[in-house]
This record gives sequence, structure tokens and C-alpha cells, in this order.
Amino acid sequence: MKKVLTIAGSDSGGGAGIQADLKTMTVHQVYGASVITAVTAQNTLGVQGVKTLSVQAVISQLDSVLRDIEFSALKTGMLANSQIIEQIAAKIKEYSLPNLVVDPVMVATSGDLLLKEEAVETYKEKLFPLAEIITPNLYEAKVLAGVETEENNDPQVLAEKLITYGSSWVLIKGGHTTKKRSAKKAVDLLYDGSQFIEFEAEHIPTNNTHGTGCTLSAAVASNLARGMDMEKAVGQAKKFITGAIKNNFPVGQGNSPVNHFWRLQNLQHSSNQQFS
Ligand SMILES: Nc1ncnc2c1ncn2[C@@H]1O[C@H](COP(=O)(O)OP(=O)(O)O)[C@@H](O)[C@H]1O
Ligand SMILES: Cc1ncc(COP(=O)(O)OP(=O)(O)O)c(N)n1
Repeated sequence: MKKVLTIAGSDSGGGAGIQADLKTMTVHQVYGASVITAVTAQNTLGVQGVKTLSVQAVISQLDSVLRDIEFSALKTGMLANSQIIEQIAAKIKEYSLPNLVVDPVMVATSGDLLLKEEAVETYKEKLFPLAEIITPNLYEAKVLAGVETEENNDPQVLAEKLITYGSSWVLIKGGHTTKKRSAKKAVDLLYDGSQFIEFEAEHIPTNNTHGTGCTLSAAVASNLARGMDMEKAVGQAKKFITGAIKNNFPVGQGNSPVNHFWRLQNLQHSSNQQFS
């Protein structure tokens, strides 16, 4: 079984962060290990507190797993600050880790900050050049490209800018535009510096999308670990996230998380059909 590592923050509510990543990896039939960067007190209503771990605590977890386990892919989520990003980048280089998926988490949908502002440059300089793919939402893409939030909504222009930071691929998620209830389609744009590929799915009119970004990037990492090429890895991950939003069930009093388990029901269904 392939092994995949997530380096991210913990969401006590279980909908995003490390918890979403491990569930996603499990239903993709890969073995998930985790390095925690921060502990958030979080639920479906928002983030009530954040405790970022020391750089030493993060690196010690990383050394433990990297000395022992061979990973076929890894993803990063909430990295909190520039010191953590810098040290993680150094370890990824030291161990020559393959298939790095960087989800440059900045702000939770609830509006709570999950990254220090000073860390944006460190992402670009240290981590993106090591990444197979970066997966910003539209807001994150604009911050990274250094454009005003009101101007330049064109994902192609943003992707052309972001690819210059050194990742092999950029995936700009439909993000905040798809979150508008009036939207008809949820479109993500993949770019490798020469070709634009659009992934289009139905837009589901719901606020129950907690953990969508984390889940999508963990699915891409799992698919890469299983040997898919990038176009297929993203295409399959997009189908997975669409089903996970659509098959959502109520959790808590706020915005419910996506339903990772629907993939199991789906797998069960197709294997029953195969063997019946
Ligand atoms: N309401 C929705 N209906 C269908 N797909 C959605 C919806 N909201 C988000 N998505 C999809 O979920 C994935 C994660 O995107 P997004 O929610 O923008 O990430 P983030 O959580 O980082 O902001 C993308 O593939 C996006 O198109
Ligand atoms: C600990 C932690 N990490 C990341 C996020 C952001 O999750 P994401 O899937 O990008 O989107 P929302 O859940 O905020 O809609 C988080 N909330 N917590």
C-alpha cells in the first residue's frame, strides 16, 4: 500500500485540516501519516483559537516519520508561519520527497486567519519550487500573484504568474466564485506553463463545504501516490470532491463538512456490480 504524508493543522471539529486529509487518504486506499503544525479549536461555526507548534516540534515529528517510512506523495495545508515553511522545505529537499502538493492555506472560509502575512514570500521562495503542484483558491492566487483583490479575476492570468514561482503545475480552484449560490458551474483551472486544462463540475448550492480545499489537495496527493498522471489525479479528485459536497450530511450547527465516506459507498456499489 502506498504511503502519503500530510503536514497541516488540526481541526478539532474533524472537517478540515489533518482530519480531512487522513479521511481522504483512507477512502483512497492509501496509508496516511501526519505531521501537525498547529492545533485549532474549531467547529462548524468557525475557529475559536489557534496554537501554533514550535518549529522544533514540527521538525521532530517530520524526522520521526521520514526516517522510518517511505512516502510516495505528500501534501501541505496550514503551515502557519515562515519559519515552519522554511524548515519543512529544507527537510523535503534533504529527503528528496516526491509528489509534493502544496495547498497554500491562508484563511478559513469562516474568515479566520491561518497564515501569518509575512509567510507569503517564504511560500514562493522556498516551497513552491519544490512542488509538483500548488492548489490555491482564487483569493490565495491573487495574494500570491500580488494583485489587488478587486482586480484581475482571470484565472489564466493568475496561473501564468504563479507558474513562474517554480512549481510544475498550478491548479486554481473556482474558489470564491463557485461559492456564490448563483453560480452554475464549479470550474478549476490546471496549468503547466504551456497548456490550460479546465475541470468543470456542477455547482452545488450549499454552504456545507467545510474542508473542500483540504480534501481536494489530499485526494490529488493520494492519486499521484497511486501512480496517476497529473491530469488524471486532478480529474478524479474533482469528481471525488463534487460527490463529497453533494452527499453531505449534517454535522453541528454551522457549515457541515463534506462527506468523505461517499466514495466507500461508491466503491462498494461498483464492486457489488462487478461480482454480481
Ligand atoms: N458549492 C460548490 N459546488 C461544487 N463544487 C465546489 C463548491 N464549492 C467548492 N467547490 C469545489 O471544491 C474544490 C475546493 O475549492 P474551494 O472550496 O474553493 O477551496 P478552498 O476550501 O481552499 O477555498 C474545488 O474543486 C471547487 O471547485
Ligand atoms: C486546520 C485547518 N486547516 C485548513 C483549513 C481550511 O480548510 P479549507 O478546506 O481550505 O476550507 P474551509 O474548511 O475553511 O472552507 C481549516 N479551516 N482548518
